[in-house]
Amino acid sequence: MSESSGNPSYQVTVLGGGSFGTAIANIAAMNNHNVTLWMRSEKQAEDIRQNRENARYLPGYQLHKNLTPSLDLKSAVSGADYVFVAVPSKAFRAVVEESVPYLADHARLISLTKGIEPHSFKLMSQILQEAAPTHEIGVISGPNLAKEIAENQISATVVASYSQALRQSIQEMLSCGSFRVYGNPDIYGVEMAGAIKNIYAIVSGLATALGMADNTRAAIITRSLAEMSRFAVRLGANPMTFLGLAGVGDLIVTCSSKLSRNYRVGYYIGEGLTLKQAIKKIGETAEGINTLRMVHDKAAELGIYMPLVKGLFSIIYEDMPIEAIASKLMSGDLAQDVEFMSAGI
Ligand SMILES: NC(=O)C1=CN([C@@H]2O[C@H](COP(=O)(O)OP(=O)(O)OC[C@H]3O[C@@H](n4cnc5c(N)ncnc54)[C@H](O)[C@@H]3O)[C@@H](O)[C@H]2O)C=CC1
Ligand SMILES: O=C(CO)COP(=O)(O)O
Repeated sequence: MSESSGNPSYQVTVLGGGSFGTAIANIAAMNNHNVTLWMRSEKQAEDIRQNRENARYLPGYQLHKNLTPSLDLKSAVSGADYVFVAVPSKAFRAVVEESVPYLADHARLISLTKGIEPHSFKLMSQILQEAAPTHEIGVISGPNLAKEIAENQISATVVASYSQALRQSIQEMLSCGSFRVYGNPDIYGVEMAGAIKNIYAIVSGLATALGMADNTRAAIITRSLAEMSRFAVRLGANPMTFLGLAGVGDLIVTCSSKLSRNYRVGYYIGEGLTLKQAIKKIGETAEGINTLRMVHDKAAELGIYMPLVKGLFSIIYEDMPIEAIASKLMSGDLAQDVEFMSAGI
């Protein structure tokens, strides 16, 4: 860490040169931190060096001069004060485990990834905890479409950690005129919200392609919130977290925006593409596809009522006709609006 004009300037490393990793790296760089963006693609790294642009994932956005691309994991991680991890969940553990031997003792680790590890059902912070138990860890999650952040559109996010010091330093490190960071100690709730909302973005995209009305959209988003909080609270999250940016905030943006890859997967399926065709057409990470399978199985195991998850699973993985699922959803048992009220929470 060095000090210039009163504000600390940190050595920041971001692992993963996709759209979100690049967008967050650029925010840190604009805020006067010394940022290394580790990526696998030599072509992309050269592109950033020569043209200050990540043409594969964020075409058309100028990257700050404080951001340096790197292909060498060891040199990227050694000496970093903060390491942000922004690779898809399926690669998360491997990348973290490869990095840990090079970490400085004081380095803090922050996940930017919104997914769940297959088979173990672990969240990314739990993987960080296992792989680097002596380091402070945190997660960032919220309504944060990468392209809008790169455009410097006003956005807000949440940093969650048990460590108040970590929360505060990330708030100070990343906040600027276009980006505002809020804190939350409920790391499990924040992270679970970010992972599960991707499922409902697929539902919403699908319904939009089928001509959903505005009333329908409001009903889907609100019932999605009820369903995802029911699930996460049962697994240990604080229900209040779902009222914040990482809960309802992220749900609104991903259920409404064509910039969301998960929403687009649903939209293309609604237009008649197969899942495989939809994924190919997007060509980027859409975590909700795997999360759907995992949450569906976990809900079945624990007996948690999740009609939207069950319906989407039947459409995508069991070839059930969409009309049959919609009619089933409309004829289920009549229920309470806000069930936490009757549960006394
Ligand atoms: N794009 C967005 O708007 C947001 C994305 N996120 C989350 O960030 C995470 C990363 O997503 P994006 O950056 O959007 O994905 P992306 O699809 O744009 O890029 C993924 C990046 O990870 C790299 N990668 C994949 N496997 C790797 C491996 N084994 N080793 C090293 N690098 C590997 C790819 O080369 C690529 O650079 C996801 O969990 C996503 O949900 C979170 C908030 C916003
Ligand atoms: O999480 C996101 C916005 O907050 C990005 O969503 P997608 O991964 O669906 O693009």
